[in-house]
Amino acid sequence: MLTLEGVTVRFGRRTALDAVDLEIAAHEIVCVLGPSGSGKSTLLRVVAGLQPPDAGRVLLEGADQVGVPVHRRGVGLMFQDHQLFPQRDVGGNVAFGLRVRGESRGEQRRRVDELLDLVGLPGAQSRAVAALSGGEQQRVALARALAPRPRLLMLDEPLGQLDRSLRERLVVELRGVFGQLGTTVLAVTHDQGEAFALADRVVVMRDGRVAQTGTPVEVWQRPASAFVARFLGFDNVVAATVDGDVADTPWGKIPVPSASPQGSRALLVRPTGVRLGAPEDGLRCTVGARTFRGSHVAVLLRPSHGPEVEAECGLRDVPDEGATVGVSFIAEDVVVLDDKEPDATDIAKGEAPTDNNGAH
Ligand SMILES: Nc1ncnc2c1ncn2[C@@H]1O[C@H](COP(=O)(O)OP(=O)(O)OP(=O)(O)O)[C@@H](O)[C@H]1O
Repeated sequence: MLTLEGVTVRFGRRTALDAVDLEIAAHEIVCVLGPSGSGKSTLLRVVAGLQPPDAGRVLLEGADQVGVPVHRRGVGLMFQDHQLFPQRDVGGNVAFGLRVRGESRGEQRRRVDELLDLVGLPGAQSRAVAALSGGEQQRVALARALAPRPRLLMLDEPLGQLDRSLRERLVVELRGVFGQLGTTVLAVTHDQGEAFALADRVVVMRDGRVAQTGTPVEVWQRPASAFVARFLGFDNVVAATVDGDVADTPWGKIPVPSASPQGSRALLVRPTGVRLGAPEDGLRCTVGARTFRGSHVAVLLRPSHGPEVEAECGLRDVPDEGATVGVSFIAEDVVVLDDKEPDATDIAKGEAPTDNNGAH
């Protein structure tokens, strides 16, 4: 449905998109994730026609979009600050694209009713936009973007302004709405939780390139690189030497799944694979900070040698801060990454250097 072939965008010496190839099938929901400055918004702007590429092609249903202006691309846009028209009521906002297209008043009314039902705001036509909550405004913005039946809907941080619990609810609703309409969606978000909940497929960007693409489960279970692992919030990434089913790490020898890549590699241990036992069993660690995460507690462990280890503990199994424990590792939660090194860039947990051409 949408194809990007070698799309490159430069701003002076800075390369915002570097030969990006991407394919999106009809009805697919794709979320682009990545640290600040990795090129996510530029990618959307190129597809929308707001930013011409310096090289490469954008094709919609096989047709090259070079020279095709925004309003002729048949794409819907819903951007971060959803910019509803404050002087128009809800109905006027939703009908906007239909009016521009010259649809009859009857058709506009019918479509507005239908969309407000769909986004869970039936009967809100004459309400003032300023009197709506943030979540309601977001729904109106979505209804407005969907009204002209775009062949591709693009969302830039669609739920960025809202608080977490509302976002979590809306993301489920959005997926439902898109599924019902069969909309093809290309969304950009900082928030991995949002991307993983919304997407059929995620695309992780780094410095204007695609670092990994796959279903949320694929990317979560098997990050392609130390960068992706760290971006997903995994901190237990170390250098290792893998020989058969064992890896030599700064924490000592730990088991790895069979058929893992061999030799010098970066290695990820998911916090669920860190098991706590008696001090004499395994790597001796002192219990550091404990962070309550709802369904579990993240426990930071300081080993006698090697970097800190994060463990995930059940709510009833949390050791006291300052206690001494013995740590062992479960092979199924160890991922030997393709990288030779654990990647020493300062990109951790979504924070990136802003200058992607700078030394880092
Ligand atoms: N109009 C512009 N002029 C100059 N540089 C730009 C322009 N737009 C983007 N850039 C640069 O291009 C790179 C990619 O920017 P982009 O906005 O696409 O990143 P992003 O991943 O969407 O970031 P964020 O998550 O912070 O919105 C950045 O280094 C940015 O500074």
